[in-house]
Amino acid sequence: MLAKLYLEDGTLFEGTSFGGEGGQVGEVVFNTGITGYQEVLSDPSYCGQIVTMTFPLIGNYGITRDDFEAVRPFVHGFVVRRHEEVPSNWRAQYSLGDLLKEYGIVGISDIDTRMLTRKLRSYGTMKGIIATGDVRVEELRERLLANDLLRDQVSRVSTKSVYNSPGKDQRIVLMDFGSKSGILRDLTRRDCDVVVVPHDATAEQILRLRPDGVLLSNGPGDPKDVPHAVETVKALLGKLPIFGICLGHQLFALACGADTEKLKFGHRGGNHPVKDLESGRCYITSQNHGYTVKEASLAGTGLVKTHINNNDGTIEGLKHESLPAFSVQYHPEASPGPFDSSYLFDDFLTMVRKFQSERPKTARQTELELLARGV
Ligand SMILES: NC(=O)CC[C@H](N)C(=O)O
Repeated sequence: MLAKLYLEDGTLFEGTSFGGEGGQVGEVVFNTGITGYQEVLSDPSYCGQIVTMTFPLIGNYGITRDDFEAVRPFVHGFVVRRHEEVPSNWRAQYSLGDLLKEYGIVGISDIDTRMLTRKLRSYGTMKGIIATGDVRVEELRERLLANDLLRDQVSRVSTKSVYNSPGKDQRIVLMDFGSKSGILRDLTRRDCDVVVVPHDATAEQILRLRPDGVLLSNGPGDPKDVPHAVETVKALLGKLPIFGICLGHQLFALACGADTEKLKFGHRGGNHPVKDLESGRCYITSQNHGYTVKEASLAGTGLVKTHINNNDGTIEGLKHESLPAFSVQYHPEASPGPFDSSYLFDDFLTMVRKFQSERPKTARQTELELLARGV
């Protein structure tokens, strides 16, 4: 069956449908990963986006449930050069086309993804509509104009209730803004007792769980769409060690008084070079973001830039100069992508231990000071 992709600048792509039927509007973005299409499709941070893969052969290793980053995919459409219908992989349980059909997500193949990507690089990410069947261009244009891009996607993908992933070591509250499973995997691998809370959990609710640290997850959309989460992070700063990942990094920056802005076409792929400004080392990182923290907004916030992207110099890591809190714009949990940055989870847990060992001392000092003042 015929399928079409129509962009807001008037470009029309015609290809072959290989997924669900119907049509959806979304922000058209590109990912440069050579592998990892399952993790991309199931990463909740892509909620509301139509994703095109720049690698030309997609679907060849099929779909394996264990490689998912969430229970279900949230993308609004999937665009590829060539879709391989018959997977060749002993782990595969079914095909990419079957997955898209199951969730009613339109997939389109036989598209000049190089041309599409060059357009997105030149003009920035665009609103687009993907639809199956021989729909007239006028109708596509009308539907594109009649439908806004999603806002506040976090509330769609975040958990609705608190749940526990038990472990015997530190208790970490994971604020779920659309968390990838990889983050939970990395914490449980380190025997953390993880309590996952929804995006709108308050600081009091979190503190009542008596955690040793808080991890702010990745998530879709504009960080300014979740002001309540910024308030929560603000209230937790200094009370508990905090580690922010991607959207979590942006929320941490906003909570400290910095600002965020949209990038022209974002960073999505498995090989973004990031420089650690302290050690001078370069790490190859997995990324998926369209927003960034504004460099000029850091002044007076207490935030220190720790990492930058070697391609465009944008901020990739921050830490607070005096409070136990740091964040990265990329994905230390990989999934997909290199594991080079998984040490950041160890750094976080070291920070948590240090905070614990220093906390009684601080409390005792306060007691002694009060005694000395005769209070
Ligand atoms: N993966 C993420 O957490 C993405 C963060 C945010 N939605 C952005 O696009 O910048």
